[in-house]
Amino acid sequence: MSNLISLIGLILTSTLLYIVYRVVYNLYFHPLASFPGPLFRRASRIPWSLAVLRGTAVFDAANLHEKYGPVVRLAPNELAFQDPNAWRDIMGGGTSEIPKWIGMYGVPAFLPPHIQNTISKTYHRALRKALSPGFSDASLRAQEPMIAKYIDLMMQRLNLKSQQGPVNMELWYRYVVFDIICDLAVGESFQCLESDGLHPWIVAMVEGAKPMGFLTALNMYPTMATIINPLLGLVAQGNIRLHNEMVKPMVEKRLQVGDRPDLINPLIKLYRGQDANMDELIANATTIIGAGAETSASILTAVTSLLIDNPDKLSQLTAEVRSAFSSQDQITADAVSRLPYLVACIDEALRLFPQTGSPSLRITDRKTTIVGVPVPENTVVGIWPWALYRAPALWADPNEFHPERFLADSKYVNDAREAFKPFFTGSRDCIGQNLALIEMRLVLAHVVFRFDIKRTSDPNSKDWVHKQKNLFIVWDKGPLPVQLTPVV
Ligand code: HEM
Repeated sequence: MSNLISLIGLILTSTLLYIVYRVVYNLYFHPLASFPGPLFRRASRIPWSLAVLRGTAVFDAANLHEKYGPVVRLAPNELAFQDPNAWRDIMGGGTSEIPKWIGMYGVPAFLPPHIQNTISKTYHRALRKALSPGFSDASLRAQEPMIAKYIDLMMQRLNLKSQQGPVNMELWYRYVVFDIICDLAVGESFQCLESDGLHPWIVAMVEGAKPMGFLTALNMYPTMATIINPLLGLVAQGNIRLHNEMVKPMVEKRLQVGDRPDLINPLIKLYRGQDANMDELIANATTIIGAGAETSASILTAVTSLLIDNPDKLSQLTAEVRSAFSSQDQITADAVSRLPYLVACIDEALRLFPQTGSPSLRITDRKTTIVGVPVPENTVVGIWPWALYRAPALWADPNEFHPERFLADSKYVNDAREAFKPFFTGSRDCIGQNLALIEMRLVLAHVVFRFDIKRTSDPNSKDWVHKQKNLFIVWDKGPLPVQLTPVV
């Protein structure tokens, strides 16, 4: 018994000594010891993880930049940069790009890697090369009639729904973008607009993504990651099976069709003749649909919420759209991209609600220099878009909705517009950015062309923007009920 007590005592004392050693090392001897940041953040990664659990990591990073300046030590081995030039130095593109950090992108380790999370440059290059033609201007132009078909259906359904009372635009935006992206990706729609409901696969995907921030935070501790990742693999088997059972039939059905101009076609060609390709095909299809739909739908919800909070700006947008078009069929991708106020409204929503408010964390593989600051090897580095886009030193009235800042208005002439990279930059930037912009501009133009939009008396509609909680890689958002009145 006394031996057991001595052993436990020894283990506890060694653990305590190790913790003290790590804290002292991190504070005084670590290569990043001279960088500013709060004591607890410099001593341990735990406060970083707690911020993720509380859903405040993104906002905390902004507050810490405000207190400590444009370069902050957020965790013992991690620096955050709030400087427009950091995009170039961290994601610059080509060989100068700092690689993605497995601590962030290695989750979930039990699923095959996909275009967004792979840290292999070779695998990424092959996927990106195969997928790029599907996102080219010519390809998007060819898809425009299909996009228009879903937006028309949305307008018809909203026309009907608006006569029955308030409409939750947060849902309707998701319906339309999921229907479009699923059709683009695998050649069939989720039929959300028709059924006025989210396909169970979407619900499973969104719910499944929520714990990812938590898992990612755990994965950032190397010892924990080696134990936890295999365990998670076992625990998640059931969910993976469920997910695959839902997506597999769609992918299999698609495989029967053969050659057709959708986004998954190049992947089918890439994997043709390889055995273990179904899981990778599913992982990539899921990523394209997930990355493409939730992001665009959220920005549409954000811009609608911001516009009804700012009636003068909504009037200006409405006037621009209604004077540019006399019928719905004139609202084309080319035409909406020539409406400066519409384009600026969406840009301003992207600035205020960057869809990955969280950073793309990278890790230096050699000594380097970022915004003129020497950074040692093995340092995790990132730009926190929420913090960068709301920095008082870089933007006038940073927390307010002013599309005018993108229209050369003299009040905003000193804004750091070069800091604004809603789709990031370099070889890992958003492959779907042109599609996203076209789709969001078209949907918003149609909505303001066809309807007068007002707040409902529902208190939920008032503070959509404040209801958001960042779960590190996904946002948790509330509904946006509005009153729509058809005008044409
Ligand atoms: C408002 C809409 C959108 C926003 C704000 C957005 C933003 C982003 C950002 C910031 C990244 C980089 C993420 C990272 O480094 O981890 C990214 C990557 C990606 N996005 Fe988007 N995105 C949007 C729409 C779309 C659409 C419509 C699609 C496709 C249908 C798409 C597909 C992807 C893919 C596949 C990647 C990974 C690219 C790679 O690593 O090569 N996104 N997106």
